[in-house]
Amino acid sequence: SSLRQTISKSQRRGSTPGNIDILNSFAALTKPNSEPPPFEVREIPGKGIGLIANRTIQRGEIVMQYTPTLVVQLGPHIDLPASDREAFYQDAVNQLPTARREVFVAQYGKDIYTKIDRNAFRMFINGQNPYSGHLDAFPEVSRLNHDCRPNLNSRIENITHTTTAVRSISPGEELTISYIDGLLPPHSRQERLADWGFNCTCSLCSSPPSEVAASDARIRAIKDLEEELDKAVGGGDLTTEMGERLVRLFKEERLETYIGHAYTKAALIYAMFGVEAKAREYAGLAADAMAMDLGEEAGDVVATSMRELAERPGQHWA
Ligand SMILES: C[S@@+](CC[C@H](N)C(=O)[O-])C[C@H]1O[C@@H](n2cnc3c(N)ncnc32)[C@H](O)[C@@H]1O
Repeated sequence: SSLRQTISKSQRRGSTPGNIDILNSFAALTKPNSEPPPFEVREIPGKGIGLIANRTIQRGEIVMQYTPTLVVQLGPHIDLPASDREAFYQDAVNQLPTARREVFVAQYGKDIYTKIDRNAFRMFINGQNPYSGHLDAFPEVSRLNHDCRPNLNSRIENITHTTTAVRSISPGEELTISYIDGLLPPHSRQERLADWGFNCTCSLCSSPPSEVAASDARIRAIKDLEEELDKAVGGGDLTTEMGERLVRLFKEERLETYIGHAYTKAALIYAMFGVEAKAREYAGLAADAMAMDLGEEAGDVVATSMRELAERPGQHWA
């Protein structure tokens, strides 16, 4: 009960005063969402509700952007007895404006803890600081089901959640994100998703065993090739074909959400060989893919390096 009192006093607003100052200092980056939205909410067999595209969505199009409805600090609450924890979360939910509360409560999950646990996104607001981990509830985003080969990328920048189409999406296709690392082999993906409490019935996991095995083989080939590439950079075995092969494997495996890494490697290899046109082409594709992943303005070292390589190849270190 003393832990509950401490939490109630200092964290009625979901986190410590210092963290709340950090959260309040973040600019919201949202633009108004398209009206009507490019999707409909529908019942999906075996998955509960989900979102279905109602028109063609172009690659790179932002599908939705939201700031969180509720933010709770990770950690302290987990140690509370379940009933105290639920009361604490209920207190937070009661403070929401009515319209937001209704959207929050409509989410999947039997109680508030489950709604947060099964739907919220993790966010670290203050680097590696042990108290920086938070769970952010974005109820509209949480209607997106998981797919091991998703058609949307999802990112949190400052305090804004953005989902972007990573390939062109046809009307009638389900919109999906990945809840886990898509480069894991099938059995590890299933294990992780079982921790979430469901058996994945996505397009890849429900395809015939021969296709699942082919996907597994491609993931192994990607890992082997990446290792081979790392070794080859220092020695004399590097070829531009290795970069092309890596890009091909990511495309064949429909891993568009991660393809920025493959484009980056291909661009650097071409630059090292002095093949300027190809280096520029792949660096441009890498910068474009990373903008979807990290945001246009991201000061990420690799993204900046790719923008520089695309614009001024002669001045790039590679
Ligand atoms: C964040 S919610 C997604 C929206 C949810 N379908 C609903 O009805 O609100 C996550 C839950 O959706 C279901 N789900 C998501 N992706 C799935 C998938 N690939 N296969 C089966 N069930 C899935 C699981 O029940 C999971 O716990």
